[in-house]
Amino acid sequence: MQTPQNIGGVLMEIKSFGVIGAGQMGSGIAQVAAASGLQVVMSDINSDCTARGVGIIEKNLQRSVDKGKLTDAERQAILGRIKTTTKLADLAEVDYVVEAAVEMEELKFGIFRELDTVCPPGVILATNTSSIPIGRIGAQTGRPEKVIGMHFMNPVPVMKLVEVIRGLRTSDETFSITWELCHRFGKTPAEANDFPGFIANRILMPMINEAIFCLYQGVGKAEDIDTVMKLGMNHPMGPLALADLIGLDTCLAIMETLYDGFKDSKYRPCPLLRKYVEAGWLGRKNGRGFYQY
Ligand SMILES: CC(=O)CC(=O)SCCNC(=O)CCNC(=O)[C@H](O)C(C)(C)COP(=O)(O)OP(=O)(O)OC[C@H]1O[C@@H](n2cnc3c(N)ncnc32)[C@H](O)[C@@H]1OP(=O)(O)O
Ligand SMILES: NC(=O)C1=CN([C@@H]2O[C@H](COP(=O)(O)OP(=O)(O)OC[C@H]3O[C@@H](n4cnc5c(N)ncnc54)[C@H](OP(=O)(O)O)[C@@H]3O)[C@@H](O)[C@H]2O)C=CC1
Repeated sequence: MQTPQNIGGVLMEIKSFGVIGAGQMGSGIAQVAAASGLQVVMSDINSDCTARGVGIIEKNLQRSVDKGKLTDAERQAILGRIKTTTKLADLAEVDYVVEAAVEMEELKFGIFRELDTVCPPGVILATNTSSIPIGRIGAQTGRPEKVIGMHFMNPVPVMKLVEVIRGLRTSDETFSITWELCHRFGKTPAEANDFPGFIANRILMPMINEAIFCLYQGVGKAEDIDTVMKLGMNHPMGPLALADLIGLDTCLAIMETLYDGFKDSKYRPCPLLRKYVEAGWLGRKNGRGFYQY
């Protein structure tokens, strides 16, 4: 990928970074951004959520200290670069923003409309959406050329990949800056074009959905389905355990976006997935999904 010569200079000017949503993804993104030396402002709807996000980061960093991979001073320095807020207006000062709120289209649209009024016109507004087309989100703003997908993988501090997605109107400059920012975070970017689910979830989520169909139709028990994929295909986790890690609400939202976007029945969400989400079984994040935590 060709990087325009001025990108290095623009990148150096990015010193502060805003993250919206302090959940499992937002907290992970805030952690890697702060670890790369950026000043981070992490926002969520209330202080319980921001405190929970900071708690996740503290626990992750402490684990690295305990393993001798980070010094206590480095841990303190990273935490010292992270501020929290419950007001989107506090993102007015940051140089780059990533949105990682819940996977709901209307909610993300509202956030982007507000960000467009809060952030100076030159600021790139990225989204960590798992599946919602970037062009649709960009169209909510007066700066679609500065809207891009920056899709981290879970758990963010561990996974090397960031899928970078261009909307139809995303500029080359926005793309190059985002691409280089991934390197600065110690990640490897891969480029995807703007279709529902992009590359990662176009491939991963139908596999997870099919595993749920196997459970639903009694082809196998949860443990056996996961064992087949772990030991038979060398996947680090079975698909049902992975669904629990991702969040069953997020898995359902992604399947709905694929199904609505392509109007192809192969993407229909398994009724069992819907039933679990409706019953409030969301996976690891609230203690019950295909497994109990
Ligand atoms: C839905 C989307 O839009 C996109 C997505 O993200 S899809 C999901 C993509 N993610 C995956 O597929 C994850 C698949 N699973 C795995 O890769 C591994 O099971 C795993 C990395 C999660 C855990 O690995 P493991 O070897 O089983 O466990 P473990 O030895 O405890 O952990 C390995 C390392 O990860 C770290 N780790 C594990 N879970 C972590 C977490 N939640 N947060 C931070 N670090 C974590 C551990 O501390 C450990 O670090 P060190 O190497 O520094 O010691
Ligand atoms: N889970 C995964 O494996 C992956 C998820 N993603 C994507 O990342 C995004 C976040 O997912 P994830 O972190 O798992 O979800 P979580 O549910 O863990 O976190 C989402 C956070 O956003 C908060 N939130 C809700 N509404 C707003 C708002 N208006 N403004 C700011 N924050 C808000 C939620 O608060 P509250 O809890 O009060 O609702 C919660 O703290 C989604 O778009 C998802 O698709 C991308 C890659 C992987």
